[in-house]
Amino acid sequence: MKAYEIPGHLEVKGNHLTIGGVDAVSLAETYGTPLYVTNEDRLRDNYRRFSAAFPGVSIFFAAKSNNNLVVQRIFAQEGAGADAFSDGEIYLARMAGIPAEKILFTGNSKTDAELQYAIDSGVMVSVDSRDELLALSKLAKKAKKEVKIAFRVNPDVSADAHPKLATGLKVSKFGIPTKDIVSIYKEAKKLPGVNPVGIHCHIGSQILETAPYTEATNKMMDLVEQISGFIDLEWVDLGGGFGIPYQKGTKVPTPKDWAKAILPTFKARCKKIGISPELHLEPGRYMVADSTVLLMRVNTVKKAYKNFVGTDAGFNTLIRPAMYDSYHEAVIANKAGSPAKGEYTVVGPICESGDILATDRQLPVVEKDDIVALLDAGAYGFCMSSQYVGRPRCAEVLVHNGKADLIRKRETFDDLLQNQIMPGRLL
Ligand SMILES: Cc1ncc(COP(=O)(O)O)c(C=O)c1O
Ligand SMILES: N[C@@H](CCCC[NH3+])C(=O)O
Repeated sequence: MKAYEIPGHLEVKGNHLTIGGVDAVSLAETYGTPLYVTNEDRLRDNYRRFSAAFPGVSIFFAAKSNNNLVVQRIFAQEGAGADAFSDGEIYLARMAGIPAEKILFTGNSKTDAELQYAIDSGVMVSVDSRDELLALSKLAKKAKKEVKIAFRVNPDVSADAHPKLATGLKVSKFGIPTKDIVSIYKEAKKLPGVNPVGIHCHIGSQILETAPYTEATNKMMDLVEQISGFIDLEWVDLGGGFGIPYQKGTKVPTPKDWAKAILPTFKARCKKIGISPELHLEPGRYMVADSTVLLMRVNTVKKAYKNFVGTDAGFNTLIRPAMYDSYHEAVIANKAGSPAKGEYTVVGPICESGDILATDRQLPVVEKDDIVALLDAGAYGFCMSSQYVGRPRCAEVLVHNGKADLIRKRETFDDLLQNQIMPGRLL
């Protein structure tokens, strides 16, 4: 068995990679490439495994990690709420069937129009600054509504994440410093239109150790202790960030490990204070990353100073390697069981040297028209893709019970033109 195989999900059968029992090579032939393929059962398994480790905890799926309506629909069916970072994400989550009262709007630089949209939609808001608090209060008062709010705390916890993925450090743009928290809750308590019922933090993404969560829990509970005398706290939200093993063999905490790092501390501190707020968590990556492979076709194999495999997907389709030096396992889907025969660097069709998807990988002999699968592409994959270099965005497929459904159409040249306007004088 290959290190990346997950029984029932990703398997090698007859030298081909299969996902959810469906042959990846035949999917590439039927739907074309590049193609994101997601296994519904894996989404549900991930959700159930995570929530089983956190009994009684409310899961707010971080919608930014995968904006596909079908994916969010599946989580809605599993009982998830959503962490939405924009009005557009609130809209999508509502369209996927997630009830407004289970959506937390968490942006850090919200427009008044977005705040109005949140008020009209009836969602909760995680407030990131005093300016935002005042704007929200004014708008809610005018609309004769009361919005349930939390404040996003910057707990100053170092989470050993990639510098671009750490969000809870002093230098991070997110959240309110701990020293200002008590006074802002006091101020909010007096303002019309807002009802402070929660407290929120999120310390970073792709975190691979449990200790930062215990530290964040303690720091948040220190604040809870200080505000619980005058705030009727309904919930504490510790955010997401739970990492996954992109590099096979990397030791990664399990949901039970994460739970052990958070729950006993949370419960003990609540008991000591004499309160029983709910705990909320906002996993994104953990729920979706390993449910999805990105399939792409080899256009060229070039022996230069290195062996370059040129595919039809680049950082326009999956930006993570270019943006964060992220590792995604590369598998030749039509030779998945064959032994490695050489070292290859997989690159895309974009006019930039940074357009590299996988560097110096041991792979079977790679040839034109082979299908490369990049694994763990379900988080921050399609949703961060673009039309750079005049390439329409690709399609997405969902597999379930051995069958595939197209869940997002491949864009066409018309989509490149959509919304562009030629002034009459230039016609
Ligand atoms: C507020 C908030 N919550 C949750 C998440 C989800 O993070 P992850 O996908 O690492 O679980 C993010 C993204 O980092 C976020 O900004
Ligand atoms: N986009 C990042 C994660 C950012 C999380 C959002 N705060 C990634 O691909 O890993």
